[in-house]
Amino acid sequence: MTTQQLHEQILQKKSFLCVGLDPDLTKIPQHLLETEDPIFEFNKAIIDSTHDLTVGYKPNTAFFEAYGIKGWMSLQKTINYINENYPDIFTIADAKRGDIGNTSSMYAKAFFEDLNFDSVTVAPYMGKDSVEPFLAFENKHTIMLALTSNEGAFDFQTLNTNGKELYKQVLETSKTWKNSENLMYVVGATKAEYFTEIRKIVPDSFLLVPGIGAQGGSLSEVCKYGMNDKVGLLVNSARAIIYASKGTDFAEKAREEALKVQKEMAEIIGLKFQV
Ligand SMILES: O=C(O)c1cc(=O)[nH]c(=O)n1[C@@H]1O[C@H](COP(=O)(O)O)[C@@H](O)[C@H]1O
Repeated sequence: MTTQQLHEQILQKKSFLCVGLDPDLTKIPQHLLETEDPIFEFNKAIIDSTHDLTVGYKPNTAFFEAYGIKGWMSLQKTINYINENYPDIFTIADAKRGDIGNTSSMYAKAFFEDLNFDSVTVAPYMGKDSVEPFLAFENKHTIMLALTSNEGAFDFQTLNTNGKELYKQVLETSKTWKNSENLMYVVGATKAEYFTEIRKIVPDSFLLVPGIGAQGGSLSEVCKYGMNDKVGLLVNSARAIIYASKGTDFAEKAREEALKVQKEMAEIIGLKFQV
């Protein structure tokens, strides 16, 4: 999927919501635990009830890998289900990979070829040769961590190195890499006050923004400082949507929560783009 197609979908759905699929067997409804693949059944129900309100799904691989081979199979079934039933939706493998070049190539193959995700999250710490194997896939997108939503972001990312904060260095350097038009960046919703500076460096890039909902980030603040003239944001929420209820009505309640976010987004898009 191209960023232009993603932009068109955002305007059509009046949404730049990305639902995080972070299934946890201790949190999903009891009745699903009796099925053969509770994680997949959970995801499938959430997907079916929210697909018209969201432009992206982001399974975090940790929540699948934790269950070994069965979890990995649930991930495969989940991505196949989205690709077969809702092919217009942008998919993100939240795996935060990155290694020496030949190893990164294998990670890229795993997520782009085998699983057929549109994008994967990547850590920048190992530098250019660890990221370029992902960028080599021209019809795919690499989403690099820039300024994360957690408290630990202040341990390294905001440190001053040669007069510049590290996350700014990451943005400035990476945008010169080969095929960097396929680069997006993660910026936490809890760091809304940083978006103005970030937009000065990467005005056109899509930003994946986790941290509204359970982590308390503000959607309106993110939009105020982070939106560009093509929207340019994918705002992720997982727990606040997928765990809205622990009962048999979980998918319905997830839809209600997703709808609240989508309505706020529709209002913002309407005001800014007159659609
Ligand atoms: O890369 C991510 O998606 C990510 C980066 C970041 O800075 N903060 C962050 O919360 N995330 C992920 O986004 C999701 C947030 O989930 P909720 O806090 O439940 O909405 C989790 O899967 C996190 O691992």
